[in-house]
Amino acid sequence: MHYFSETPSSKHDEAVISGILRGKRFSFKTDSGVFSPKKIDKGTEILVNELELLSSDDVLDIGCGYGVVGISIVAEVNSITMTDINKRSVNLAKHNLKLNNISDKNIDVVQGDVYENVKCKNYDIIISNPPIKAGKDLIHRIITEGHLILKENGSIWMVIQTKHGAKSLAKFLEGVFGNVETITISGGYRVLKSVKKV
Ligand SMILES: C[S@@+](CC[C@H](N)C(=O)[O-])C[C@H]1O[C@@H](n2cnc3c(N)ncnc32)[C@H](O)[C@@H]1O
Repeated sequence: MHYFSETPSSKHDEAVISGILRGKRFSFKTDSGVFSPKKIDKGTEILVNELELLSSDDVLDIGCGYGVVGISIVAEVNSITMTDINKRSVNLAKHNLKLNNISDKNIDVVQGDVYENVKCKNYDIIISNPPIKAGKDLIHRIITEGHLILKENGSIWMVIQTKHGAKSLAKFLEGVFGNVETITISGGYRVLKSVKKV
Protein backbone atom coordinates (compact mmCIF):
# COMPACT_ATOMS: atom_id res chain seq x y z
CA MET A 1 0.00 0.00 0.00
CA HIS A 2 1.45 3.37 -1.07
CA TYR A 3 1.34 6.43 1.16
CA PHE A 4 -0.27 8.28 -1.77
CA SER A 5 -3.34 6.04 -2.06
CA GLU A 6 -6.59 7.97 -1.95
CA THR A 7 -8.08 5.54 0.56
CA PRO A 8 -5.40 3.57 2.42
CA SER A 9 -6.67 0.17 3.51
CA SER A 10 -3.76 -0.83 5.72
CA LYS A 11 -4.55 -1.78 9.32
CA HIS A 12 -4.42 1.26 11.59
CA ASP A 13 -1.26 1.74 13.64
CA GLU A 14 -1.73 5.10 15.31
CA ALA A 15 1.05 6.90 17.14
CA VAL A 16 1.85 10.40 18.38
CA ILE A 17 5.24 11.82 17.49
CA SER A 18 6.72 15.24 18.20
CA GLY A 19 9.52 17.48 17.06
CA ILE A 20 10.89 21.00 17.13
CA LEU A 21 10.26 23.01 13.98
CA ARG A 22 11.19 26.68 13.56
CA GLY A 23 12.10 26.70 17.27
CA LYS A 24 8.74 25.42 18.55
CA ARG A 25 7.60 21.95 19.64
CA PHE A 26 4.69 20.36 17.77
CA SER A 27 2.96 16.98 18.16
CA PHE A 28 1.47 14.92 15.36
CA LYS A 29 -0.83 11.92 15.36
CA THR A 30 0.25 9.53 12.61
CA ASP A 31 -0.96 6.20 11.25
CA SER A 32 -0.05 3.47 8.80
CA GLY A 33 -0.70 4.25 5.14
CA VAL A 34 0.65 7.82 5.38
CA PHE A 35 4.06 9.32 4.61
CA SER A 36 6.77 9.05 7.31
CA PRO A 37 4.56 7.76 10.17
CA LYS A 38 7.34 7.02 12.68
CA LYS A 39 9.16 10.36 12.66
CA ILE A 40 9.09 13.76 10.99
CA ASP A 41 10.82 13.41 7.65
CA LYS A 42 14.31 14.90 7.60
CA GLY A 43 13.70 16.61 4.23
CA THR A 44 10.50 18.20 5.55
CA GLU A 45 12.33 19.45 8.64
CA ILE A 46 15.09 21.02 6.50
CA LEU A 47 12.52 22.62 4.19
CA VAL A 48 10.38 24.05 6.98
CA ASN A 49 13.36 25.54 8.77
CA GLU A 50 14.54 27.33 5.58
CA LEU A 51 11.22 28.99 4.64
CA GLU A 52 11.16 32.78 4.47
CA LEU A 53 7.62 33.91 5.37
CA LEU A 54 5.67 37.15 5.70
CA SER A 55 2.64 37.69 7.94
CA SER A 56 0.70 38.68 4.78
CA ASP A 57 1.42 35.39 2.96
CA ASP A 58 -1.35 33.11 1.69
CA VAL A 59 0.30 29.68 1.65
CA LEU A 60 -0.56 26.37 -0.01
CA ASP A 61 0.84 23.18 1.52
CA ILE A 62 0.51 20.70 -1.36
CA GLY A 63 0.68 17.04 -0.34
CA CYS A 64 0.27 18.03 3.29
CA GLY A 65 0.42 14.53 4.76
CA TYR A 66 -0.44 14.64 8.46
CA GLY A 67 0.27 18.36 8.49
CA VAL A 68 3.87 19.05 9.46
CA VAL A 69 4.49 21.94 7.05
CA GLY A 70 1.22 23.82 7.42
CA ILE A 71 0.92 23.37 11.17
CA SER A 72 4.48 24.49 11.88
CA ILE A 73 4.09 27.79 9.99
CA VAL A 74 0.42 28.70 10.45
CA ALA A 75 1.14 31.22 13.21
CA GLU A 76 3.52 33.15 10.94
CA VAL A 77 1.33 33.69 7.85
CA ASN A 78 -2.05 35.11 6.82
CA SER A 79 -3.67 31.88 5.64
CA ILE A 80 -2.91 28.22 5.02
CA THR A 81 -4.53 25.79 2.64
CA MET A 82 -3.49 22.17 3.17
CA THR A 83 -4.38 19.52 0.62
CA ASP A 84 -3.58 15.86 -0.01
CA ILE A 85 -5.03 13.01 -2.06
CA ASN A 86 -4.79 10.61 0.88
CA LYS A 87 -7.98 10.77 2.99
CA ARG A 88 -6.27 9.28 6.04
CA SER A 89 -3.61 12.02 5.85
CA VAL A 90 -6.23 14.76 5.50
CA ASN A 91 -8.11 13.50 8.56
CA LEU A 92 -4.87 13.36 10.54
CA ALA A 93 -3.95 16.91 9.45
CA LYS A 94 -7.34 18.15 10.72
CA HIS A 95 -6.86 16.26 14.00
CA ASN A 96 -3.31 17.62 14.36
CA LEU A 97 -4.48 21.22 14.07
CA LYS A 98 -6.60 20.61 17.19
CA LEU A 99 -3.82 18.65 18.88
CA ASN A 100 -1.60 21.73 18.54
CA ASN A 101 -4.39 24.08 19.72
CA ILE A 102 -4.72 25.78 16.36
CA SER A 103 -8.21 27.01 15.53
CA ASP A 104 -7.83 29.79 13.04
CA LYS A 105 -10.43 30.79 10.50
CA ASN A 106 -7.75 31.19 7.85
CA ILE A 107 -7.06 27.46 7.60
CA ASP A 108 -8.56 25.16 5.03
CA VAL A 109 -7.77 21.42 4.82
CA VAL A 110 -9.09 19.68 1.71
CA GLN A 111 -8.77 16.27 0.10
CA GLY A 112 -8.09 16.12 -3.61
CA ASP A 113 -5.82 15.34 -6.53
CA VAL A 114 -3.11 18.01 -6.67
CA TYR A 115 -4.99 21.38 -6.70
CA GLU A 116 -8.44 20.17 -7.81
CA ASN A 117 -10.29 21.07 -4.60
CA VAL A 118 -8.30 24.14 -3.64
CA LYS A 119 -10.74 27.07 -3.62
CA CYS A 120 -8.34 30.02 -3.70
CA LYS A 121 -6.32 30.21 -6.92
CA ASN A 122 -3.98 32.98 -5.83
CA TYR A 123 -1.11 32.11 -3.48
CA ASP A 124 2.06 33.83 -2.33
CA ILE A 125 3.84 30.57 -1.53
CA ILE A 126 3.42 26.91 -2.48
CA ILE A 127 5.39 24.41 -0.41
CA SER A 128 6.04 20.81 -1.40
CA ASN A 129 7.96 17.80 -0.24
CA PRO A 130 6.86 16.00 -3.40
CA PRO A 131 5.67 12.38 -3.58
CA ILE A 132 8.69 11.00 -5.42
CA LYS A 133 7.22 7.49 -5.50
CA ALA A 134 4.14 8.75 -7.36
CA GLY A 135 6.30 9.56 -10.40
CA LYS A 136 7.70 12.48 -12.36
CA ASP A 137 4.47 13.35 -14.18
CA LEU A 138 2.75 14.14 -10.89
CA ILE A 139 5.68 16.24 -9.67
CA HIS A 140 5.64 18.12 -12.96
CA ARG A 141 1.91 18.81 -12.49
CA ILE A 142 2.59 20.20 -9.01
CA ILE A 143 5.02 22.65 -10.65
CA THR A 144 3.20 23.62 -13.87
CA GLU A 145 -0.27 23.85 -12.28
CA GLY A 146 1.31 25.54 -9.24
CA HIS A 147 2.79 28.23 -11.48
CA LEU A 148 -0.74 29.10 -12.64
CA ILE A 149 -2.10 29.66 -9.12
CA LEU A 150 0.78 31.73 -7.76
CA LYS A 151 0.59 35.51 -7.54
CA GLU A 152 3.15 37.64 -9.33
CA ASN A 153 6.39 37.33 -7.30
CA GLY A 154 4.91 34.30 -5.55
CA SER A 155 7.27 31.38 -4.99
CA ILE A 156 7.33 27.61 -4.91
CA TRP A 157 9.60 25.87 -2.43
CA MET A 158 10.48 22.18 -2.82
CA VAL A 159 12.73 19.72 -1.05
CA ILE A 160 14.22 16.62 -2.64
CA GLN A 161 17.00 14.18 -1.89
CA THR A 162 19.95 14.88 -4.18
CA LYS A 163 19.97 11.19 -5.21
CA HIS A 164 16.27 11.30 -6.11
CA GLY A 165 16.83 13.69 -9.01
CA ALA A 166 17.38 17.13 -7.47
CA LYS A 167 19.24 18.35 -10.53
CA SER A 168 16.53 17.34 -13.00
CA LEU A 169 13.88 18.83 -10.69
CA ALA A 170 15.85 22.09 -10.64
CA LYS A 171 16.01 22.02 -14.45
CA PHE A 172 12.25 21.49 -14.70
CA LEU A 173 11.56 24.34 -12.25
CA GLU A 174 13.82 26.61 -14.28
CA GLY A 175 12.03 25.63 -17.49
CA VAL A 176 8.61 26.57 -16.06
CA PHE A 177 9.54 29.62 -13.95
CA GLY A 178 12.62 30.87 -15.82
CA ASN A 179 14.60 30.79 -12.58
CA VAL A 180 15.59 28.45 -9.76
CA GLU A 181 17.65 28.97 -6.63
CA THR A 182 19.23 26.30 -4.45
CA ILE A 183 18.42 27.59 -0.98
CA THR A 184 20.42 24.94 0.85
CA ILE A 185 22.18 21.63 0.39
CA SER A 186 22.06 19.69 3.65
CA GLY A 187 22.19 16.04 4.76
CA GLY A 188 21.69 14.73 1.22
CA TYR A 189 18.73 17.05 0.53
CA ARG A 190 18.32 20.17 -1.56
CA VAL A 191 15.79 22.92 -1.01
CA LEU A 192 14.87 24.61 -4.29
CA LYS A 193 12.92 27.83 -4.83
CA SER A 194 11.49 29.42 -7.98
CA VAL A 195 9.73 32.77 -8.25
CA LYS A 196 6.87 33.62 -10.62
CA LYS A 197 7.85 36.61 -12.76
CA VAL A 198 5.45 38.08 -15.27
C1 LIG B 1 6.59 13.17 0.56
S1 LIG B 1 4.96 13.25 1.20
C2 LIG B 1 5.03 14.77 2.13
C3 LIG B 1 3.99 14.83 3.22
C4 LIG B 1 4.09 16.04 4.14
N1 LIG B 1 4.06 17.30 3.40
C5 LIG B 1 5.36 15.97 4.93
O1 LIG B 1 6.29 16.68 4.55
O2 LIG B 1 5.42 15.21 5.91
C6 LIG B 1 4.02 13.66 -0.23
C7 LIG B 1 2.53 13.77 -0.02
O3 LIG B 1 1.91 13.98 -1.30
C8 LIG B 1 0.67 13.32 -1.29
N2 LIG B 1 0.22 13.08 -2.66
C9 LIG B 1 0.58 12.07 -3.50
N3 LIG B 1 -0.08 12.17 -4.66
C10 LIG B 1 -0.86 13.28 -4.57
C11 LIG B 1 -1.81 13.91 -5.45
N4 LIG B 1 -2.05 13.41 -6.67
N5 LIG B 1 -2.44 15.01 -5.04
C12 LIG B 1 -2.20 15.52 -3.78
N6 LIG B 1 -1.34 14.97 -2.90
C13 LIG B 1 -0.67 13.86 -3.29
C14 LIG B 1 0.94 12.03 -0.51
O4 LIG B 1 -0.26 11.46 -0.04
C15 LIG B 1 1.88 12.54 0.58
O5 LIG B 1 1.19 12.88 1.75
